[in-house]
Amino acid sequence: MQAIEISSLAKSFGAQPALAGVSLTVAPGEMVALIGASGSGKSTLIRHVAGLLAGDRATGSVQVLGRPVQHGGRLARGLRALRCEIGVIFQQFNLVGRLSLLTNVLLGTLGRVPVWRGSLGLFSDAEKLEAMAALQRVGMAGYAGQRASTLSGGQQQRAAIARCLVQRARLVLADEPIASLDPASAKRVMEMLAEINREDGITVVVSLHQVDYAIRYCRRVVALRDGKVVYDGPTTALTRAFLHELYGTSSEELLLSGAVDETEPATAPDESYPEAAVARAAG
Ligand SMILES: Nc1ncnc2c1ncn2[C@@H]1O[C@H](COP(=O)(O)OP(=O)(O)OP(=O)(O)O)[C@@H](O)[C@H]1O
Repeated sequence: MQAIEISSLAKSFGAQPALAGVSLTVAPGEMVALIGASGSGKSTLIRHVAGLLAGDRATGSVQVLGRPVQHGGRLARGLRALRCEIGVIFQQFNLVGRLSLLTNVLLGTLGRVPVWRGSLGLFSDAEKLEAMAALQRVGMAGYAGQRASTLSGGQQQRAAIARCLVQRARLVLADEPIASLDPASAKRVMEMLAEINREDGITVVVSLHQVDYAIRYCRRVVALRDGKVVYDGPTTALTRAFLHELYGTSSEELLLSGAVDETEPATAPDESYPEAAVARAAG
């Protein structure tokens, strides 16, 4: 059973094709970076895998954890149960600002507690303990009672990761989770995603503008251009020439660390990944 299986997925908005026949398989436990220039289809692809968007009619299918998400332009029945196993983290607005951080993280239980109890906010002690433990893991336990709107962008993203843990997600789809963060916050968020991948075996697919973060934290990269997969392979085999082609003239600013060599394959992550990568990132 694969974590994700996408077959010939196509999506057009009006006459504009956003996905043009994407086929892709992600194995359980992988951490995959999705890269590509603005408008290449990264968000659209993530939304299709999450079951938030249906593809064009008569073409394409998506399965997650061996169960159908969509087929031939129709979302599968019973998707709610499967969605509970898929954690989604967006670039922003992951939390309900007027609620406390703890309550936000507890919302991750909603898929498995009775609707009446969840809507009344009646969470059990065991659920609160689980939420606190998740906040502890992301280094946010000290903020549990604080309104989510008062937290920084990086703190909010880490809280969204804690909510995925409480949700007991087996797959996390993160759509540009670090795009609006400063480098230190971005590192912490990527470290947390790498940690839940490594320690909890959660499959992670993360779309990134910044190629150096993909190189640092992910072994495998899928690159999109004009809604098509133009590269799917080890991060170590990415070359600067390819990235220039992928991003056009703006590639310099994407290669902030200069980690990608002109001709040689990129050096990180190495065989001891992800420990070494995380240590490097922390250093
Ligand atoms: N709801 C929508 N309505 C119309 N067009 C859309 C919609 N969503 C996406 N598109 C178009 O589909 C294409 C792919 O967009 P998408 O947001 O998936 O790209 P992306 O790679 O995630 O870009 P970015 O890095 O800027 O977020 C773009 O041409 C975009 O304008």
